[in-house]
Amino acid sequence: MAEVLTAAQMRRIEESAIASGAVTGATLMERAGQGVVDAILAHWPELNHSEDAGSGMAGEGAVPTGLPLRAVVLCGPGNNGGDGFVIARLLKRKGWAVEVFLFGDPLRLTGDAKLNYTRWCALGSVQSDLDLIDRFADAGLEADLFVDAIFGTGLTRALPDRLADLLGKVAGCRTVRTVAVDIASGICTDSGRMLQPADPQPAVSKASFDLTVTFHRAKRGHLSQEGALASGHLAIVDIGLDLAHQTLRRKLAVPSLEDACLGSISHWVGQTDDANPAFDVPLAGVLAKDAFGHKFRHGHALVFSGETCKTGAARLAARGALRIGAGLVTLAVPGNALSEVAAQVTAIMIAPVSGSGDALNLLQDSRLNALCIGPGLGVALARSLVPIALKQTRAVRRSVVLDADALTAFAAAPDDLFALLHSNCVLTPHFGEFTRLFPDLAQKLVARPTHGPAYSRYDAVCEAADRAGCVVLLKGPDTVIASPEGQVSVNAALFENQAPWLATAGSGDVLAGFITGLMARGVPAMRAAEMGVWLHAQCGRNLGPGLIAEDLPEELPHVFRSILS
Ligand SMILES: NC(=O)C1=CN([C@@H]2O[C@H](COP(=O)(O)OP(=O)(O)OC[C@H]3O[C@@H](n4cnc5c(N)ncnc54)[C@H](O)[C@@H]3O)[C@@H](O)[C@H]2O)[C@@H](O)CC1
Ligand SMILES: Nc1ncnc2c1ncn2[C@@H]1O[C@H](COP(=O)(O)OP(=O)(O)O)[C@@H](O)[C@H]1O
Ligand SMILES: [K+]
Repeated sequence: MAEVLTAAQMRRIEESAIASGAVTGATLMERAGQGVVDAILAHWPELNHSEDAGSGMAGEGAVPTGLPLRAVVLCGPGNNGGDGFVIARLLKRKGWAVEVFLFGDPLRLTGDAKLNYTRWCALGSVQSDLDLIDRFADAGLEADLFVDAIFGTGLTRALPDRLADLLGKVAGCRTVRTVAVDIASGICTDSGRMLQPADPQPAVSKASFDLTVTFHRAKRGHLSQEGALASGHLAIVDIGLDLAHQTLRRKLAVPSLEDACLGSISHWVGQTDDANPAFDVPLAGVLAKDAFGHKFRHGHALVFSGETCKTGAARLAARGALRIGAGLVTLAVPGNALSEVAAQVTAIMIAPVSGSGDALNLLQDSRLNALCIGPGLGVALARSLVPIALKQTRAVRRSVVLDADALTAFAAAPDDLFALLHSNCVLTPHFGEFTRLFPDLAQKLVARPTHGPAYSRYDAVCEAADRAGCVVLLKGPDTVIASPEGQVSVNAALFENQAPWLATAGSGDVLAGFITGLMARGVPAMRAAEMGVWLHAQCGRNLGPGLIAEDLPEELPHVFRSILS
């Protein structure tokens, strides 16, 4: 899975590359600017022509020839602004008409940003951001391209109101192509949260760019919260930091050097990069069944059903576990729901369970190697069943997925639940359930983010996993998964990967079943959670509008076929 960095990790890699003597900051800035220009031209091929290029409207795609293409570049006071000056120079060299604006005092620019400001000044003028704001008020923004190079990884506090307003207006101006350099200005690189003024007034505008071009690796903020929405299409360009990164990664293997190096690196589920395959337990290997295998070789999942009229969620989970490849799936069904469930299932088996004695007897069967507890179970039943199941399975560390009512049942005493958990358990809360188990962490997540790095979903889920002593998966368009060992990954179902059709009743139950089925197949908890989420989103994308939860398991064969072919 592709690595996802924090601002500090990115800075450390850059500093290490410069300190090694392999590259200078100025060269990195030049490569960054060139990378942005290349990515712009790759994203909008209609801009990819030279001096005789003409002006046109973004919405229409084609660019009439005759007039030069027009770019507006808004630079900030640091190195993100420095990248902006490089971009302005490179576009100008291609024959574009480029206007450059600066937020900040040119006399206070330093280092590579100052160098590139000076180089630009030999080619054109630099106006104040206030000039741009005035022009916007008078005539809107007539340009082919707007480049946001105000703030990048150095953002520590909210944008001044005038810039926030301006970016909101630019983003709303659908005739201009918009590109953010490194990350949309105003977004905290580590959390993806839009930093906000301490004073609640006025409201901060949310700018959404067409394209964000970042360097070396995606950052956490590109894949979570407002940052994921603001980024648009994310392009990652190579600026030659791989050697420095590899050297630091090697040092990461030495625990005593960990703090001095990169610390724990998060991952982007299902994405590859040079160093990492899509999944480190190969998905194709998990899905394949060997020619001589029999059903008991592929695990036996047990899903606990709720009482009559509440059995649908467990049936969805069971179907998900079966479709994802568990050899057998059994539903443990209360007596009053037996006929209801029996009328609905075929390949899934049924075990009558009326009371804790039955549950305990059933759990003696050591072939049942993965349990799913919670979907549609009812809080009262969950409160009695979860301790029985967890106490009985703790010694053997049997895999357990706890979802929905199995989480809500412990709202009054989360520590009672945490005391029963072990590293083969996975909790799959949505934000409401997360709030019930981890109210203090949820509170930090909803607090107004005024300073960077702001408290992030990554931080919250890592703390939760540490506290619970098991894998925690916080659901949402940006699903974050963390293990108690400190691994953290994100599945961003946003922009070209969006799957909003998953926001439908029962889709979370299917996800719990997917993860249970993968664990029955022997996939370790963290990997099962990552794969399950990714496959769930793939099914959602394939199905698109009209999706209902019942469709998700049935889509798996198509997703698998495309992976295995
Ligand atoms: N780290 C790297 O490897 C590279 C970084 N580059 C560029 O450098 C950028 C980072 O540069 P900097 O560290 O100079 O940071 P920025 O350019 O993002 O921010 C500049 C400075 O503005 C101040 N500031 C922060 N928030 C503010 C606010 N709301 N209002 C007013 N001032 C504020 C801070 O003191 C900050 O250091 C990256 O985003 C990227 O664009 C590239 O040139 C190439 C390589
Ligand atoms: N807008 C969205 N984009 C992508 N995935 C989403 C979106 N909204 C919800 N989901 C996913 O759909 C599932 C919903 O689960 P949950 O909230 O538990 O619903 P239910 O209890 O009805 O099953 C989760 O996996 C969540 O990540
Ligand atoms: K920016």
